[in-house]
Amino acid sequence: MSKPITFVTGNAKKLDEVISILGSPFTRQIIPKKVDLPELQGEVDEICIKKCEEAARHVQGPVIVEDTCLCFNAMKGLPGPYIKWFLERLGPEGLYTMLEGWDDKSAQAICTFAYAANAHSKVILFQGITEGHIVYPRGPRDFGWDPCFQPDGYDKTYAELANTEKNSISHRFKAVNKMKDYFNNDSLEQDS
Ligand SMILES: O=c1nc[nH]c2c1ncn2[C@H]1C[C@H](O)[C@@H](COP(=O)(O)OP(=O)(O)OP(=O)(O)O)O1
Ligand SMILES: [Mg+2]
Repeated sequence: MSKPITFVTGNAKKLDEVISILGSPFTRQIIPKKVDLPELQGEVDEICIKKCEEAARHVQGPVIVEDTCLCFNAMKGLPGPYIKWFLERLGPEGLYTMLEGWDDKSAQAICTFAYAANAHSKVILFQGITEGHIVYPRGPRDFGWDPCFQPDGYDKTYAELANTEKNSISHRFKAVNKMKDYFNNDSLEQDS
């Protein structure tokens, strides 16, 4: 039997989504652990690798972390990994207002998981991207920037979609599925 994996996150909503996307037939047990890890600045892959290395130092055993970006194409990908601080100060309305001067309201939601088998092993990344547009906020306010992100092909924001529907198209869904494939198929020889 493989060891359980600790998911280090300070965000309960993320954890809920990951657990419901993973579903029951997953080969490894996931143990949540709430630690607000320091997040360095830089490109998203580098931020995730460092966040995972930091988490691996906290946890004696296999660990995953996740970092979420919201990238405005008009702003060449900003706020990107810094979205948390923009959201905290400006709220979803303010995110919408940031793009007032631009015709291009398109955006990408990017979810990146980072996994390390232990504190000394190489970090592996799994990324999912969902394309959409930044709109004036609509829908419930219970998760981050969901009210102002409308995925392409839908006339509802993430916040207006049922949880199961968001979880079937989201950036997080796509990343979790890549991670799931890895643990179901490829991981055995690397870290059993
Ligand atoms: O699907 C999502 N829909 C709407 N908002 C979201 C989503 N996923 C993350 N978010 C928010 C949370 C935080 O304001 C920022 C990402 O920052 P991020 O560092 O990845 O999350 P966090 O600090 O809350 O948790 P963690 O302890 O796992 O780093 O975007
Ligand atoms: Mg964070």
